[in-house]
Amino acid sequence: MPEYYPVYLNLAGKSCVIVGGGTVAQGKIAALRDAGADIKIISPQVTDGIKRAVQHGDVVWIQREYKPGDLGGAFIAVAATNVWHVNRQIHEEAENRGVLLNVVDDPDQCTFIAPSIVRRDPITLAISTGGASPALARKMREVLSEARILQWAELAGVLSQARRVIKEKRTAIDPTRWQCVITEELLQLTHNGNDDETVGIILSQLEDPGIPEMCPDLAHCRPGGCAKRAAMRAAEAVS
Ligand SMILES: C[C@@]1(CC(=O)O)C2=NC(=C\c3[nH]c(c(CCC(=O)O)c3CC(=O)O)Cc3[nH]c(c(CC(=O)O)c3CCC(=O)O)/C=C3\N/C(=C\2)[C@@H](CCC(=O)O)[C@]3(C)CC(=O)O)/[C@H]1CCC(=O)O
Ligand SMILES: NC(=O)c1ccc[n+]([C@@H]2O[C@H](COP(=O)([O-])OP(=O)(O)OC[C@H]3O[C@@H](n4cnc5c(N)ncnc54)[C@H](O)[C@@H]3O)[C@@H](O)[C@H]2O)c1
Repeated sequence: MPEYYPVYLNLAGKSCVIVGGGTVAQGKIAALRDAGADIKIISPQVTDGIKRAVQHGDVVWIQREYKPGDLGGAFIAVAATNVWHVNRQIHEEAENRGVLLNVVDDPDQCTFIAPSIVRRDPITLAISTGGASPALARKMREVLSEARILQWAELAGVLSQARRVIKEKRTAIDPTRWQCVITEELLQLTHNGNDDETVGIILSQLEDPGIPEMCPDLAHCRPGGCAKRAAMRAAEAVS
């Protein structure tokens, strides 16, 4: 099994060709559509779900069998027929054209595999078993979708705002300092306070060298060295 390199692709406006129109092809549509891909399905027959996606304007259906040349202009493609030698032909064309390819019945022929996805905007968790057990990837998605850890996503907005201010001011912040600030207390604050107030608190905690429980000054705020973080780790070890 290869060691895969996980990435998040920007597919907005990019051409995506799906060959085959069965239930597996249908299952691939939502994530590609949500990423803004321009999806074309080539298949003699398609499921009712794909027909609905065609009616909604999410995909274009070309009703015929695959022929070499169909990946012309594609950035990304999925071989989802149930015919091994057709998927193999698509793989060869993708290799020749340098098109990113997912072959649904043969991980060895894939340049990428699709993960199970948990979303809590703007956070996306992607789970892969490296092809060992897609059923396990689904199970973990279902468990993580209900998990408390997703609450941290609520902090993304205020942290992004604070980060923009820090970038504009060109202030140097030790990465560890961010970890000191991203706490359960801050999470509570996002529930109770307003965003501007919370951003203000984040900025003062990041920049104020006088906060006693934190490092005495930014020069002393070094990865793994923050007093507050060390105390948090100790508390976690006890609980
Ligand atoms: C995550 C997910 C995303 C998606 O499909 O977009 C996905 N498969 C999902 C479900 C699923 N697929 C299968 C089952 C039945 C139980 C089982 O086999 O475990 C279930 C479970 C179910 O449906 O409940 C059967 C299956 N899958 C592959 C083969 C071929 C082979 O292994 O040789 C066969 C045998 C076909 C046969 O025998 O006929 C291959 C792949 N499936 C992958 C992804 C890639 C590896 C992901 C990874 O593990 O890292 C990879 C390599 C290529 C790819 O498709 O990208 C999606 C979960 C969606 C969700 O979250 O609910
Ligand atoms: N990756 C996964 O998660 C996963 C899960 C289950 C099954 N699979 C595998 O995926 C494959 C597809 O499964 P399915 O359930 O969607 O099959 P399916 O039989 O429902 O659909 C196959 C589709 O391919 C089309 N097709 C056949 N020959 C074609 C050609 N020459 N050109 C274009 N289209 C053609 C058919 O018209 C049909 O729409 C199977 O090999 C299956 O073993 C993969």
